[in-house]
Amino acid sequence: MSLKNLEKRRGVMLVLSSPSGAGKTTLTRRLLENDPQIVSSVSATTREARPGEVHGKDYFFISHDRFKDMVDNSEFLEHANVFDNRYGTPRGPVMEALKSGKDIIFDIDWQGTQQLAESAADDLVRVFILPPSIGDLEKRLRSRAQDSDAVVEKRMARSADEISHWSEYDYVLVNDNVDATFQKLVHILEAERLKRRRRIGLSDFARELMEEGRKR
Ligand SMILES: Nc1nc2c(ncn2[C@@H]2O[C@H](COP(=O)(O)OP(=O)(O)O)[C@@H](O)[C@H]2O)c(=O)[nH]1
Ligand SMILES: Nc1ncnc2c1ncn2[C@@H]1O[C@H](COP(=O)(O)OP(=O)(O)O)[C@@H](O)[C@H]1O
Repeated sequence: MSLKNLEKRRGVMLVLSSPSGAGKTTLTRRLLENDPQIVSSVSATTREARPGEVHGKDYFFISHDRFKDMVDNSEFLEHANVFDNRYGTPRGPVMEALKSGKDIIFDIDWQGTQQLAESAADDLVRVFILPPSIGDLEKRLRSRAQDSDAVVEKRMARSADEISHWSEYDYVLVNDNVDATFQKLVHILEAERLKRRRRIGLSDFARELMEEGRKR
Protein backbone atom coordinates (compact mmCIF):
# COMPACT_ATOMS: atom_id res chain seq x y z
CA MET A 1 0.00 0.00 0.00
CA SER A 2 1.30 3.42 -0.87
CA LEU A 3 1.63 6.18 1.69
CA LYS A 4 -0.58 8.24 -0.64
CA ASN A 5 -3.57 6.04 0.21
CA LEU A 6 -2.91 6.75 3.84
CA GLU A 7 -3.72 10.41 3.23
CA LYS A 8 -7.30 9.63 2.14
CA ARG A 9 -9.80 10.95 4.66
CA ARG A 10 -13.33 12.14 5.19
CA GLY A 11 -13.63 15.90 5.06
CA VAL A 12 -14.12 17.98 8.21
CA MET A 13 -17.25 20.11 8.49
CA LEU A 14 -15.82 23.08 10.41
CA VAL A 15 -18.43 25.37 11.94
CA LEU A 16 -17.59 28.86 13.22
CA SER A 17 -20.22 30.66 15.28
CA SER A 18 -20.04 33.84 17.33
CA PRO A 19 -21.96 36.97 18.16
CA SER A 20 -21.93 39.27 15.15
CA GLY A 21 -18.64 41.20 14.97
CA ALA A 22 -16.42 38.75 16.90
CA GLY A 23 -14.39 37.86 13.80
CA LYS A 24 -15.85 34.81 12.00
CA THR A 25 -15.66 36.31 8.54
CA THR A 26 -12.07 37.52 9.05
CA LEU A 27 -10.89 34.11 10.27
CA THR A 28 -12.77 32.26 7.52
CA ARG A 29 -11.21 34.42 4.79
CA ARG A 30 -7.72 33.82 6.16
CA LEU A 31 -8.21 30.09 6.32
CA LEU A 32 -9.46 29.99 2.73
CA GLU A 33 -6.49 32.06 1.54
CA ASN A 34 -3.95 29.87 3.34
CA ASP A 35 -5.28 26.36 2.87
CA PRO A 36 -6.26 24.88 -0.51
CA GLN A 37 -7.84 21.82 1.16
CA ILE A 38 -10.74 23.83 2.60
CA VAL A 39 -13.66 25.45 0.82
CA SER A 40 -16.42 27.60 2.25
CA SER A 41 -20.12 26.91 2.28
CA VAL A 42 -21.86 29.88 0.66
CA SER A 43 -25.17 30.47 2.43
CA ALA A 44 -28.33 31.88 0.92
CA THR A 45 -29.90 34.86 2.69
CA THR A 46 -32.79 37.24 2.32
CA ARG A 47 -30.79 40.12 3.82
CA GLU A 48 -29.47 42.99 1.66
CA ALA A 49 -25.85 42.78 0.44
CA ARG A 50 -23.39 45.02 2.29
CA PRO A 51 -21.09 47.25 0.25
CA GLY A 52 -18.41 45.06 -1.31
CA GLU A 53 -20.25 41.77 -0.77
CA VAL A 54 -20.44 39.61 -3.87
CA HIS A 55 -23.41 37.42 -4.85
CA GLY A 56 -22.28 33.79 -5.03
CA LYS A 57 -19.12 34.44 -3.02
CA ASP A 58 -20.19 35.99 0.29
CA TYR A 59 -23.81 34.89 0.06
CA PHE A 60 -26.48 34.08 -2.47
CA PHE A 61 -28.73 37.11 -1.96
CA ILE A 62 -32.23 35.88 -2.74
CA SER A 63 -35.86 36.96 -2.26
CA HIS A 64 -38.16 35.65 0.50
CA ASP A 65 -40.19 33.82 -2.17
CA ARG A 66 -37.14 32.08 -3.59
CA PHE A 67 -36.00 31.16 -0.07
CA LYS A 68 -39.38 29.62 0.66
CA ASP A 69 -39.23 27.58 -2.56
CA MET A 70 -35.81 26.26 -1.59
CA VAL A 71 -37.11 25.26 1.86
CA ASP A 72 -40.13 23.53 0.28
CA ASN A 73 -37.84 21.62 -2.10
CA SER A 74 -35.54 20.49 0.77
CA GLU A 75 -32.61 22.26 -0.86
CA PHE A 76 -31.16 23.34 2.52
CA LEU A 77 -29.04 21.25 4.86
CA GLU A 78 -30.17 23.64 7.61
CA HIS A 79 -31.84 27.03 7.77
CA ALA A 80 -32.83 29.59 10.41
CA ASN A 81 -34.20 33.06 11.04
CA VAL A 82 -31.56 35.55 12.24
CA PHE A 83 -32.08 39.32 12.68
CA ASP A 84 -35.46 39.29 10.87
CA ASN A 85 -33.90 37.60 7.84
CA ARG A 86 -33.63 34.02 6.69
CA TYR A 87 -30.32 32.21 6.23
CA GLY A 88 -29.69 28.70 4.93
CA THR A 89 -26.95 26.30 3.81
CA PRO A 90 -27.52 24.88 0.31
CA ARG A 91 -27.13 21.10 0.45
CA GLY A 92 -25.55 20.27 -2.95
CA PRO A 93 -22.15 22.02 -2.70
CA VAL A 94 -21.51 20.61 0.79
CA MET A 95 -22.09 17.05 -0.36
CA GLU A 96 -19.83 17.57 -3.40
CA ALA A 97 -17.01 19.05 -1.32
CA LEU A 98 -17.07 16.23 1.22
CA LYS A 99 -17.20 13.59 -1.52
CA SER A 100 -14.09 15.04 -3.14
CA GLY A 101 -12.20 14.90 0.19
CA LYS A 102 -12.28 18.65 0.86
CA ASP A 103 -12.99 20.22 4.22
CA ILE A 104 -15.77 22.75 4.36
CA ILE A 105 -16.15 25.78 6.63
CA PHE A 106 -19.54 27.13 7.73
CA ASP A 107 -20.20 30.58 9.17
CA ILE A 108 -23.58 29.81 10.72
CA ASP A 109 -25.39 30.56 13.98
CA TRP A 110 -26.20 28.22 16.90
CA GLN A 111 -29.54 27.19 15.41
CA GLY A 112 -27.88 25.93 12.22
CA THR A 113 -25.11 24.26 14.22
CA GLN A 114 -27.68 22.30 16.24
CA GLN A 115 -29.34 21.14 13.03
CA LEU A 116 -26.02 19.99 11.54
CA ALA A 117 -25.20 18.18 14.79
CA GLU A 118 -28.37 16.13 14.31
CA SER A 119 -27.65 15.18 10.71
CA ALA A 120 -23.84 15.01 10.54
CA ALA A 121 -22.43 14.69 14.07
CA ASP A 122 -19.39 12.60 13.08
CA ASP A 123 -18.16 15.05 10.48
CA LEU A 124 -18.75 18.17 12.54
CA VAL A 125 -16.17 20.28 14.41
CA ARG A 126 -17.75 23.24 16.20
CA VAL A 127 -15.74 26.33 17.10
CA PHE A 128 -17.22 29.26 19.01
CA ILE A 129 -15.52 32.66 18.80
CA LEU A 130 -15.87 35.04 21.75
CA PRO A 131 -14.83 38.70 21.73
CA PRO A 132 -12.42 39.82 24.49
CA SER A 133 -15.15 42.17 25.80
CA ILE A 134 -18.55 43.54 24.84
CA GLY A 135 -16.92 46.96 24.39
CA ASP A 136 -14.57 45.45 21.77
CA LEU A 137 -17.47 43.71 20.06
CA GLU A 138 -19.32 47.01 19.63
CA LYS A 139 -16.15 48.78 18.48
CA ARG A 140 -15.59 46.09 15.84
CA LEU A 141 -19.16 46.28 14.57
CA ARG A 142 -18.93 50.07 14.31
CA SER A 143 -15.45 50.08 12.76
CA ARG A 144 -16.57 47.60 10.13
CA ALA A 145 -18.77 50.56 9.13
CA GLN A 146 -21.09 48.53 6.96
CA ASP A 147 -24.26 48.59 9.03
CA SER A 148 -26.46 51.49 10.14
CA ASP A 149 -26.60 52.43 13.85
CA ALA A 150 -29.98 50.71 14.12
CA VAL A 151 -28.61 47.47 12.65
CA VAL A 152 -25.56 47.60 14.97
CA GLU A 153 -27.92 48.08 17.94
CA LYS A 154 -29.94 45.07 16.90
CA ARG A 155 -26.82 42.91 16.55
CA MET A 156 -25.53 44.05 19.96
CA ALA A 157 -28.91 43.31 21.53
CA ARG A 158 -28.74 39.75 20.22
CA SER A 159 -25.12 39.15 21.28
CA ALA A 160 -25.88 37.74 24.75
CA ASP A 161 -28.38 35.35 23.23
CA GLU A 162 -25.79 33.98 20.77
CA ILE A 163 -23.06 33.84 23.46
CA SER A 164 -25.36 31.80 25.71
CA HIS A 165 -24.79 28.83 23.37
CA TRP A 166 -21.00 28.77 23.83
CA SER A 167 -20.98 25.46 25.72
CA GLU A 168 -22.57 23.58 22.81
CA TYR A 169 -19.27 23.88 20.89
CA ASP A 170 -16.18 21.62 20.83
CA TYR A 171 -13.70 24.52 21.00
CA VAL A 172 -14.02 28.09 22.26
CA LEU A 173 -11.54 30.77 21.14
CA VAL A 174 -11.35 34.29 22.54
CA ASN A 175 -10.46 36.44 19.54
CA ASP A 176 -8.25 39.06 21.13
CA ASN A 177 -5.25 39.02 18.79
CA VAL A 178 -6.39 37.90 15.34
CA ASP A 179 -3.03 36.30 14.38
CA ALA A 180 -2.94 34.21 17.56
CA THR A 181 -6.58 33.15 17.14
CA PHE A 182 -5.96 32.20 13.54
CA GLN A 183 -2.99 29.99 14.55
CA LYS A 184 -5.18 28.21 17.11
CA LEU A 185 -7.80 27.58 14.47
CA VAL A 186 -5.16 26.11 12.14
CA HIS A 187 -4.01 23.77 14.93
CA ILE A 188 -7.56 22.64 15.65
CA LEU A 189 -8.07 21.81 11.98
CA GLU A 190 -4.75 19.94 11.76
CA ALA A 191 -5.56 17.80 14.79
CA GLU A 192 -9.12 17.09 13.63
CA ARG A 193 -7.85 15.98 10.21
CA LEU A 194 -5.69 13.38 11.98
CA LYS A 195 -8.58 11.83 13.94
CA ARG A 196 -8.75 8.10 13.41
CA ARG A 197 -12.39 8.00 12.30
CA ARG A 198 -11.73 10.38 9.40
CA ARG A 199 -8.76 8.42 8.04
CA ILE A 200 -10.24 6.00 5.57
CA GLY A 201 -6.94 4.40 4.54
CA LEU A 202 -5.65 3.72 8.03
CA SER A 203 -7.12 0.27 8.77
CA ASP A 204 -5.76 -1.24 5.51
CA PHE A 205 -2.38 0.29 6.21
CA ALA A 206 -2.24 -1.02 9.79
CA ARG A 207 -3.44 -4.47 8.67
CA GLU A 208 -0.69 -4.70 6.08
CA LEU A 209 1.91 -3.61 8.62
CA MET A 210 0.70 -6.31 11.02
CA GLU A 211 0.71 -9.02 8.32
CA GLU A 212 4.25 -8.11 7.36
CA GLY A 213 5.29 -7.92 10.99
CA ARG A 214 3.93 -11.41 11.74
CA LYS A 215 5.83 -12.91 8.82
CA ARG A 216 9.19 -11.95 10.30
N1 LIG B 1 -28.26 29.00 10.54
C1 LIG B 1 -27.57 29.75 9.68
N2 LIG B 1 -27.02 30.90 10.09
C2 LIG B 1 -26.31 31.61 9.19
C3 LIG B 1 -26.15 31.21 7.84
N3 LIG B 1 -25.41 32.14 7.20
C4 LIG B 1 -25.10 33.07 8.10
N4 LIG B 1 -25.64 32.77 9.31
C5 LIG B 1 -25.53 33.51 10.57
O1 LIG B 1 -26.34 34.66 10.50
C6 LIG B 1 -25.80 35.67 11.36
C7 LIG B 1 -25.75 36.99 10.62
O2 LIG B 1 -24.83 36.93 9.56
P1 LIG B 1 -24.47 38.23 8.75
O3 LIG B 1 -25.74 38.94 8.39
O4 LIG B 1 -23.56 37.90 7.62
O5 LIG B 1 -23.74 39.12 9.82
P2 LIG B 1 -22.31 38.95 10.56
O6 LIG B 1 -22.49 37.90 11.64
O7 LIG B 1 -22.08 40.29 11.14
O8 LIG B 1 -21.30 38.57 9.53
C8 LIG B 1 -24.43 35.16 11.80
O9 LIG B 1 -24.57 34.62 13.12
C9 LIG B 1 -24.13 34.06 10.82
O10 LIG B 1 -23.28 33.07 11.38
C10 LIG B 1 -26.76 29.98 7.44
O11 LIG B 1 -26.68 29.53 6.30
N5 LIG B 1 -27.46 29.30 8.39
N1 LIG C 1 -8.91 40.14 16.73
C1 LIG C 1 -9.41 41.27 16.20
N2 LIG C 1 -9.02 42.46 16.67
C2 LIG C 1 -9.53 43.62 16.17
N3 LIG C 1 -10.43 43.69 15.17
C3 LIG C 1 -10.86 42.53 14.63
C4 LIG C 1 -10.38 41.26 15.11
N4 LIG C 1 -10.98 40.27 14.40
C5 LIG C 1 -11.81 40.91 13.51
N5 LIG C 1 -11.73 42.25 13.65
C6 LIG C 1 -12.47 43.30 12.90
O1 LIG C 1 -13.78 43.35 13.49
C7 LIG C 1 -14.79 43.56 12.49
C8 LIG C 1 -15.80 42.41 12.55
O2 LIG C 1 -15.18 41.20 12.12
P1 LIG C 1 -15.91 40.14 11.19
O3 LIG C 1 -14.87 39.13 10.81
O4 LIG C 1 -16.66 40.84 10.10
O5 LIG C 1 -16.94 39.51 12.27
P2 LIG C 1 -18.20 38.53 12.11
O6 LIG C 1 -18.07 37.83 10.79
O7 LIG C 1 -18.08 37.60 13.28
O8 LIG C 1 -19.41 39.40 12.19
C9 LIG C 1 -14.06 43.65 11.15
O9 LIG C 1 -13.89 45.01 10.83
C10 LIG C 1 -12.71 42.97 11.43
O10 LIG C 1 -11.69 43.50 10.62
